[in-house]
Amino acid sequence: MQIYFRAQHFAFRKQISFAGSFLQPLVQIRNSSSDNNAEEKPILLVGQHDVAVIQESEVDLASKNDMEKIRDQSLQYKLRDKTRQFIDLMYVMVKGGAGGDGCVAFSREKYVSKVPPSGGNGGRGGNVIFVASSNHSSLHSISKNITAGRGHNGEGNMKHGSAGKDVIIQVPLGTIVREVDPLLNKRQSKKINEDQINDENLDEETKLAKKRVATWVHYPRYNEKNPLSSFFIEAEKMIEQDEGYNRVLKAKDANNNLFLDLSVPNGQYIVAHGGLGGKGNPHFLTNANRSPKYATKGQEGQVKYLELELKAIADAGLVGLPNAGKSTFLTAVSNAHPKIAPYPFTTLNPYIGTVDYSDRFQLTVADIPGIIQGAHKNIGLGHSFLRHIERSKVLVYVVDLSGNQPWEEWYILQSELEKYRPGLTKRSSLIVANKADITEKSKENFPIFEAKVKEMFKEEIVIVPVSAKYKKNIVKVTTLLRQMVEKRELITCK
Ligand SMILES: Nc1nc2c(ncn2[C@@H]2O[C@H](COP(=O)(O)OP(=O)(O)OP(=O)(O)O)[C@@H](O)[C@H]2O)c(=O)[nH]1
Ligand SMILES: [Mg+2]
Repeated sequence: MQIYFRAQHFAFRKQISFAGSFLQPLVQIRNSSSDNNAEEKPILLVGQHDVAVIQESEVDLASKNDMEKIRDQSLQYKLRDKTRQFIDLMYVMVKGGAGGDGCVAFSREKYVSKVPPSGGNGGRGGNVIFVASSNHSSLHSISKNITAGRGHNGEGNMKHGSAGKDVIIQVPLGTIVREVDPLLNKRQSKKINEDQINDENLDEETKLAKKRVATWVHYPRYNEKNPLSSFFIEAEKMIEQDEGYNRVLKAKDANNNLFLDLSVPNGQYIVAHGGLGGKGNPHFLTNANRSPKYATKGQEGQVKYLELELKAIADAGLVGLPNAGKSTFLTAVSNAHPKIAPYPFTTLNPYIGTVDYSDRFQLTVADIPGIIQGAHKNIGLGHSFLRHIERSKVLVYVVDLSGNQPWEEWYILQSELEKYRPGLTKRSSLIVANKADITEKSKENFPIFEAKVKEMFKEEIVIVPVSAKYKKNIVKVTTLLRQMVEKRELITCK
């Protein structure tokens, strides 16, 4: 079947013939079309779902260039780095759901003049819960404003409102959550909040009026009557006592800023509690007052401003200058496939690979973008991604042995690490002298480098010549890594 149509979306507007079904294998198309007519070499455009074959004989030179461009763009789109949305630091506002309001109602019965109050309580607001997830490696999917569901209002016939929906957010394992001060330009809630009530410029009467509006639900047409009754004043005192207890809890909460380290897989933490539901009018039933015509509103949920900082948890972290071969090394030792290319700053986001041993032991290795001299002054890509190796038990310096003075590279790395976090270089370390297959320079450099390392650190730091590209001497490094990680585990267990 051949369908002809004018391709409106191509700049060069050509007639395109679709060969057979949309999902016909490429090879088949190539073979059949080249068999039929040797001069008509098909050009393949690989889109999202379809394969279009354009007869080359119809294409002039100018449009050929256009087509090349489009094909490039199409492939670029497909091959675009999926991890481009990587985010490791962000600020979010989390808000627990407000509680539902209590209800003022009376159960009606035929021939009964005095009916009991039957308003249900409001449901509590939902909580915002963070779950540490090992399936997520970036914060980009987390929204900036997270609000849990509101509790439902109580209803007549003693129907209590249901609780608001909890919002469960999957946060990457290794994220540190810190409570921060609210942003200055935050939008004010339309509801009357405590600050507005306790405003010093207001006189006592206005404060009281505002507070009443924020707290009470009245029976229809009783808004003005209720505050005049002595029963209402008593009910107000009752609520005041309850609030006193809440206030102590709130003050305690305000002094203890939230700090969480989500380092346990599937660990769950409530970061913002929902507000309590309001009380229905049966709550205010007393011996003297048999028909209270008021109930309370639900409380607002907690509002917190949080900083989320993702610090990847890996057993070993690779540090090196751009182009030293960190990604190649990670590919050689683990199951990861980071991008490798002969230009600096190929790696833009951290990658974590898992090294598998024959006895099923596993350890994780983190590859981060290259750092250069002055990274602490934000030169190059800066040094903020050092946060991803900050938690590693072992530091692996990857140095290009075929360079002019590889030890200089190592000095730079050490000084940048120290500037990022003093004492970081004291961590157990290993030097991978990479590109040892480029023999002329490497043979010359290695003994000098080794001597310099020994001079500075005696036996503490081992230097291993390696060719990551040709996978030479890799087993020695992985064995050493395992020993160091296991030893380190013992130290931390004490
Ligand atoms: N000859 C040789 N070339 C290597 C070796 N290891 C890496 N290379 C080459 O060095 C270049 C850079 O390698 P990458 O692994 O991308 O380097 P990187 O340190 O990850 O670089 P950035 O991500 O930019 O920081 C690539 O062209 C690799 O093929 C090696 O052992 N021998
Ligand atoms: Mg890289």
